Amino acid sequence: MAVGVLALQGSFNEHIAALRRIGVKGVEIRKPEQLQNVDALIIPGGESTTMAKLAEYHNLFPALKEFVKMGKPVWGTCAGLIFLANKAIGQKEGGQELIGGLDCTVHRNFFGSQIQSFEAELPVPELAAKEGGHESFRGVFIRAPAILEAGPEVEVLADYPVPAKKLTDSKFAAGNQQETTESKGKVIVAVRQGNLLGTAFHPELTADTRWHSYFLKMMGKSGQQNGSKEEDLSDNQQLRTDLPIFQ
Ligand SMILES: NC(=O)CC[C@H](N)C(=O)O
Repeated sequence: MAVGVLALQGSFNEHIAALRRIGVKGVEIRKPEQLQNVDALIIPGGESTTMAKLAEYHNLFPALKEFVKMGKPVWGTCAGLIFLANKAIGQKEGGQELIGGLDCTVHRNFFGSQIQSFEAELPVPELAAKEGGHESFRGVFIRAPAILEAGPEVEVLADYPVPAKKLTDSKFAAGNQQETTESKGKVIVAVRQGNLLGTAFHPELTADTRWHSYFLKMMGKSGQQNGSKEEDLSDNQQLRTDLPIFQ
C-alpha cells in the first residue's frame, strides 16, 4: 500500500515523515502518471494559488479530478482543503482552478494573514472514538481557511467558534446572507464526505499521528504496517511552524 503526497509545494515532506512514523510509505507525486501507483492521496498545506499554478503547469488537474471521481481516498490539509472544495471564496483576482468533489464553500484566508496564525485545542469526538487517547486535538492554523457551508453529505468532524460578525461579513462576501447553523458563531474546520477528508489545520506539523491513522482507516487498512513502531520525536520536531514554506 502506498499513499501519494502531492509534492509541488508546501508541507509534503512533513506528511511523508508523519506517514513514515506509522509505518506507511509516502510517495511524492509530481506527474499525472504517478497517481496510478498509489491507493490514496494527501494534498498538503502551502499556498493554494501557487500550488494550482504548478498543478496546471504539470497538467495534473485532469488526473487529480479523475482520482477523486474514482472514489479513492483523498485528504486535503489547509491549501489542500481549498483544492478539494467545490467552491472557494477570497481568491486572488481571476480565481484559481480547484479539483473539487467536497461539497462545501471554503473561505481561503478566513482566519487572516500569516501573523494571525494560531494554535487551538479542538474537540474531535470522531477521532477520539476511532483512534482512542485524548478527546481533543491540537490544531495548528497557518493562514488558515475555514468552511462556511457544507452540503448534506458532508460530515462535520470539528468546528471552531468565531465572532458572529466575522462570519456575517464573510458570508456577505460569498453572496450568501441566509441564516445557517454557522451563523451562530462557528466555522467548520474538519470534514469528511465519503472518501474525502478535509482539515483546515496541519496535523503533519504536530507529533500526533491520529489524523494520518484515521485517513489510513478510510483506505480500509490500519496505520501500523509490518509491525513497525511509531518513532519517538525529539522536542524540536514536535511542531515546525517555522518552516520557510509558510512564509
Ligand atoms: N497553510 C496553508 O496551507 C494556507 C493556505 C492559504 N490560505 C492558501 O490560500 O493557500
